[in-house]
Amino acid sequence: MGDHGRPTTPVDAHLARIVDAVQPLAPAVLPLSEALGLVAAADVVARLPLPAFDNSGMDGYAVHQRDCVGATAESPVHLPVVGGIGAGAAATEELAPGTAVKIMTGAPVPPGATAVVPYEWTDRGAHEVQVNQPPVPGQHIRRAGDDVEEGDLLVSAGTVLGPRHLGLLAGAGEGRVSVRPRPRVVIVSTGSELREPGQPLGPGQIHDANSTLLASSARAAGASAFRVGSVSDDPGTFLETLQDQISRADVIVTSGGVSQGDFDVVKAALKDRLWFGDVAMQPGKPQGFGTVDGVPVFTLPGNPVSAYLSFQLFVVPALRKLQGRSRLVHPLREARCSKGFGSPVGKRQFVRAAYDAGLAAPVGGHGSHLLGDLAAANALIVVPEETAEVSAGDTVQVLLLDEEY
Ligand SMILES: Nc1nc2c(c(=O)[nH]1)N[C@H]1C(S)=C(S)[C@@H](COP(=O)(O)OP(=O)(O)OC[C@H]3O[C@@H](n4cnc5c(N)ncnc54)[C@H](O)[C@@H]3O)O[C@H]1N2
Ligand code: MOO
Repeated sequence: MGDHGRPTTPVDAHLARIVDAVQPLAPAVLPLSEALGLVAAADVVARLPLPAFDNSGMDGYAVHQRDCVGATAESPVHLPVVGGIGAGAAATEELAPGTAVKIMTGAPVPPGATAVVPYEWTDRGAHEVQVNQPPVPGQHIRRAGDDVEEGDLLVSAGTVLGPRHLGLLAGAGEGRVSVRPRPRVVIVSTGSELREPGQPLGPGQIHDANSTLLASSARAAGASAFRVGSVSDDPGTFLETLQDQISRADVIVTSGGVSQGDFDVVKAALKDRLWFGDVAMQPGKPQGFGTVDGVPVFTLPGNPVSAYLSFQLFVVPALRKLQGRSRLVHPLREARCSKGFGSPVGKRQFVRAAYDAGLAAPVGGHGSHLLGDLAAANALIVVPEETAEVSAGDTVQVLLLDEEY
């Protein structure tokens, strides 16, 4: 039971209900330029070998290696230079024994040539070259397929595509890749008191922090975010906005209007379609979740810290599941707590903290309106439900907010 005898849902049970309700998005084939950070939806197998043809690893001369055996500066080998091959040149004629051809790095090695002598081992002659050092067989020839063979696995399904994977796919000739696309997240703030940042305030008005806070959080979690801004505390207007947005959304996130107030617009508009209730956590107690026309809708509390924290704990795992990520929940690390504080038994408490080198220092107060303290924090100390007191020096669990996982 919660503060006022109302039943509360444990944090993990609420998270489980959310994760169960979402499924990975259908794959889409995207250009490589749009695939950074997305998850490969299928194995990609090389259709071409890499390198695609034998080519030179040095600027120098392609030769028959046997022609150069025993070459020294004192007793060099002299070979006539019969031409030049630059990178991008087409395959050339067979190299006759007893001749050399100039060749640039990356240019195709002519048939018959068995080594490349770098410029530094020669007199760089244009018509005749003097070779001062003997190459070993195959020297400076990069063989077709010595990097990747046709049929090799380039990336496996489930790989989070980083710059190196994308570089490999590009090098192997793949212009596009099948991925789980970025979820489209629509963010709506509610509250008649809200004004757009940059606009002057009238009496009792405040600037809308949440839609920027949550849209940025969505982008940081790999989603595309559409910030609708704020709507007033009028259920009809709110429902109209929701209906307008739903066709372009994979997820809808609202903030405000879900607790016990007289104008709790979100709850009033959606009480028959979503679950609303208290989750055993602080901050972030009043929550709502469900689907509307098959689209997951998260109705987060209005206090900015509560909204942000709820987003990290509940929306981010859903966005990760939609993106086909295997790890949904933020890992926790151990840290030493620099300062003691009390914690409500029966609720999981999330304390803003500044974390550095194994030490977590609680930042500011517990109030869930404290945006300044939130910006000063980079971690949350996660205090279990059964803990009433944390003392200075205790080992605590921390969630590092900017950590990639
Ligand atoms: N009688 C009770 N009152 C409240 C309870 C309760 O259990 N009983 N719970 C409190 C808790 S905890 C929270 S969290 C808030 C959640 O309230 P709502 O989700 O209904 O949010 P609002 O009332 O609309 O706003 C709360 C607070 O946050 C400010 N706010 C809202 N939206 C934004 C925004 N986009 N940018 C910046 N600030 C925003 C709003 O002005 C209010 O100050 O309810 C408590 N009350
Ligand atoms: O959920 Mo409220 O989050 O404690 O301010």
